Amino acid sequence: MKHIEANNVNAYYGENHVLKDISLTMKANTVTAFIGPSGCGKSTFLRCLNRMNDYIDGFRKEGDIFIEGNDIYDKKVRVEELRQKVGMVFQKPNPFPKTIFENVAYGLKIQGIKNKNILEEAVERSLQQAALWNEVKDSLHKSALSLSGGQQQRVCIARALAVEPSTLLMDEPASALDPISTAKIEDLIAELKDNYTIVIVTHNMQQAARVSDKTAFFYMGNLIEYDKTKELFTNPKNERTENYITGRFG
Ligand SMILES: Nc1ncnc2c1ncn2[C@@H]1O[C@H](COP(=O)(O)OP(=O)(O)OP(=O)(O)O)[C@@H](O)[C@H]1O
Repeated sequence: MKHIEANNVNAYYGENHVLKDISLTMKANTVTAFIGPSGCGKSTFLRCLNRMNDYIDGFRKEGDIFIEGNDIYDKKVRVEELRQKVGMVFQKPNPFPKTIFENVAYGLKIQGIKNKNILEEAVERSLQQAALWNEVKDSLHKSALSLSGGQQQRVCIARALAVEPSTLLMDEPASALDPISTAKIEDLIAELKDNYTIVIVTHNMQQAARVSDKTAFFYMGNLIEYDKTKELFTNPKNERTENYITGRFG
């Protein structure tokens, strides 16, 4: 079943036409990687999937995007609710200057949940899912900013998971991390896929090959090739894909 469906998506920043007629579908419980050279539109497309571009001056989008069958740009959609369903993790870990507990409980408190037991259960579940619980269970009331970069990123993943999204968007989630933390995030992605549909932007082609089921190669706002990851990396159909994955440009 299609979890995400984009039909003829075009996007503009002012006069700059940065996404050109992008159509693709993603199945539930899969990991899709977006690759391509800097400025090709990967992040813009990712941000279209939870309407993060809505408030950028001069930004305009055409075409439709459906997630779980719902038109996410429909007038009736409440963007805050959409962003709970479609969580996002950014390149640089961005925990709030609050305790680990408060970071993870944040979205639930915004929803008005005050019950201590419910919050405690959700925080533990989310930290377990983010593979951080064992490291922080005795220091939940310490500042999240006292953690390492890799741990902070997993706090951010736990914060996104706490509100029970169906979809997780990750914009270069490991690019600011050391190799050990990167490996942890990659292992985590493989585990999370059982419960979530994941889209990841990465500059690291080995990472795309390791973590994703399907890969989309973008170039100058066009979706050049979209295929099973193994196929795209071993048998690219398009010459530009081949040139990019073999490092001839990028
Ligand atoms: N907030 C913005 N305002 C104006 N133009 C933008 C904005 N964000 C991105 N752009 C432009 O849109 C185009 C696509 O950028 P985007 O960030 O989506 O590419 P990308 O493939 O994710 O690049 P990178 O790998 O460097 O992050 C670029 O030409 C960029 O300059």
